[in-house]
Amino acid sequence: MVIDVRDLRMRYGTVDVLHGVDFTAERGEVVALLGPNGAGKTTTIEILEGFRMPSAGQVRVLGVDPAKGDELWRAKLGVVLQSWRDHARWKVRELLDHLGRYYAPYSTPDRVRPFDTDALIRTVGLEEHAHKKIGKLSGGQRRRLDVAIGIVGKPELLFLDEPTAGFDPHARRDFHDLVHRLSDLEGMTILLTTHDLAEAEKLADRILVLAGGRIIADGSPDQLSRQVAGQAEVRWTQAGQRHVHATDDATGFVRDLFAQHSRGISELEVRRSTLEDTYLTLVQRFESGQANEEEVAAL
Ligand SMILES: Nc1ncnc2c1ncn2[C@@H]1O[C@H](COP(=O)(O)OP(=O)(O)OP(=O)(O)O)[C@@H](O)[C@H]1O
Repeated sequence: MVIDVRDLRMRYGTVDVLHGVDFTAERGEVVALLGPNGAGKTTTIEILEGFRMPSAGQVRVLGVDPAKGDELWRAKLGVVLQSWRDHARWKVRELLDHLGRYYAPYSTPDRVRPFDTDALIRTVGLEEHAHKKIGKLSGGQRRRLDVAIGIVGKPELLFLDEPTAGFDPHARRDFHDLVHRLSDLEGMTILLTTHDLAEAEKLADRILVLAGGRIIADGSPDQLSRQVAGQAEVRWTQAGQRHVHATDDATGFVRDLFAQHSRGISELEVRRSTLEDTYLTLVQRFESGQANEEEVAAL
């Protein structure tokens, strides 16, 4: 188990933000943490990184309590925060080379540290900007550099807080490929937060939804949508008229449809609910007090 969180609680002053958060993540898993603004995602991640002390609960990251993590433990983590503002005068290649040296003593035969600087620059697509000053990078280029800084030490566990904010569609796709490569080839465990549900669906093996200070859903994108929606929408055209029907059994419905009207059916579409539909339903149900423990446990 790379991350093991039990009954995590966090209070700022008199306000309880986390009320008992439980979840785990295994080696090589990509886990997306979703939730409305202010739900406590960054707070959770900061606690796991050892940057913030929790009010209560048990947290183990790579087998260690983050509040007591030493340099060796820290060297196994990669962190991409929501924004960085330092290093404006450094040049891209110089900075990565410099930061990489910190990780060299932690190199092992299984995991050679750091990342080769030029390979890293290619990996994040910054070849053309390698000799630029950081202050001169565009927002998206800066974000790619943030990701490079996060992975320069070949971490076992990578935290990505809204990693693709400000990326153009091309950069976003490249980034998704990168995340898959890091988890598949390097066995990296990745915990990311995002507000982009299509991104979560594409990237994550597992999705956690944080709302009201608790994890209200934990499952694969598929499990989540099956549990919430259950229904699919079938649309078709018959005799020039468009029809829509919601059903739990789309395959059976379509079979019957063709059995009854073997010809004359056109423009058939079966639409399952998207992760966005599922997410909105879950949060809405939770906010209106309908979500219950059994439902969460059933996931
Ligand atoms: N240092 C702090 N002191 C007091 N309250 C804080 C502090 N940091 C965060 N909070 C509050 O805790 C709650 C959770 O904040 P957090 O940044 O963890 O949420 P989030 O889920 O990451 O939000 P977003 O999606 O907007 O980034 C918010 O209500 C926020 O105002």
